[in-house]
Amino acid sequence: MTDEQHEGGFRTDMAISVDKGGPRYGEFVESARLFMDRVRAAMPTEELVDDLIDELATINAKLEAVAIDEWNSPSGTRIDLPARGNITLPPYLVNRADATGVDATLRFTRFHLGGNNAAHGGYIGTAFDDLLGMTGALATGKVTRTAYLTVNYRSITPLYTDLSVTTQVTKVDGRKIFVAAQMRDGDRLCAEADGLFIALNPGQP
Ligand SMILES: CCCCCCCCCCCCCC(=O)SCCNC(=O)CCNC(=O)[C@H](O)C(C)(C)COP(=O)(O)OP(=O)(O)OC[C@H]1O[C@@H](n2cnc3c(N)ncnc32)[C@H](O)[C@@H]1OP(=O)(O)O
Repeated sequence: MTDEQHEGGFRTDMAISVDKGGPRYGEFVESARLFMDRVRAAMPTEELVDDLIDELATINAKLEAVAIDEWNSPSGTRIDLPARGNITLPPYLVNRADATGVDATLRFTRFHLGGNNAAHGGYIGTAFDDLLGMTGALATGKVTRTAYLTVNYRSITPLYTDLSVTTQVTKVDGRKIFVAAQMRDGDRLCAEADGLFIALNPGQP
């Protein structure tokens, strides 16, 4: 797909892949995630900061040389990887996904810290938005966009803990897909969400 061939604001198809970026692309993404965690946790010396800036300049130049448009990038399309290989998203694994909803396991790490060992609320919302967008897409077979998303934070969401996220389609009314989701640590409800996703018309920006 070229940059011009997509219709509207999102790709016309999901452009899913399991091979873009090669067999070690997932390891690369996990290394980048670990790096983000390490940066968040670091108290570096001035000398180490100098070293790292130089090393990162080399790495960033290598990545700049292979930058590609969003429609063809492996990031976000590698369905064999946690969160489709998209480092913007908290890493989750999908255990079940069909037209009625999705079950996923999600683990927040140091990068997602809000405070006092708890996940940042914005990352909880990000996880809900993506998994509910996936729910809308699977319910309709179309690309859907968030019209609203309400998150209620019910109890502390811990880091480094396998959390379960469950989503449901509650109602479909034409292009409107009403959805709900819960995030749990074992039996404990950490957060819940409800949202409206709109199936985009062809060519809609
Ligand atoms: C297996 C692999 C799968 C891969 C899956 C990949 C998953 C990827 C997941 C990624 C996920 C990432 C997801 C993201 O992050 S999406 C990014 C965040 N969202 C946005 O940027 C959306 C911005 N807004 C818009 O683009 C438009 O407003 C939209 C498209 C939402 C609607 O504008 P549009 O011109 O199209 O439609 P319309 O205005 O005629 O409205 C249509 C109907 O909807 C009703 N309505 C609208 N808004 C609201 C509202 N706020 N409350 C209540 N009702 C509302 C409206 O009254 C009407 O109802 P009715 O009169 O017909 O009854």
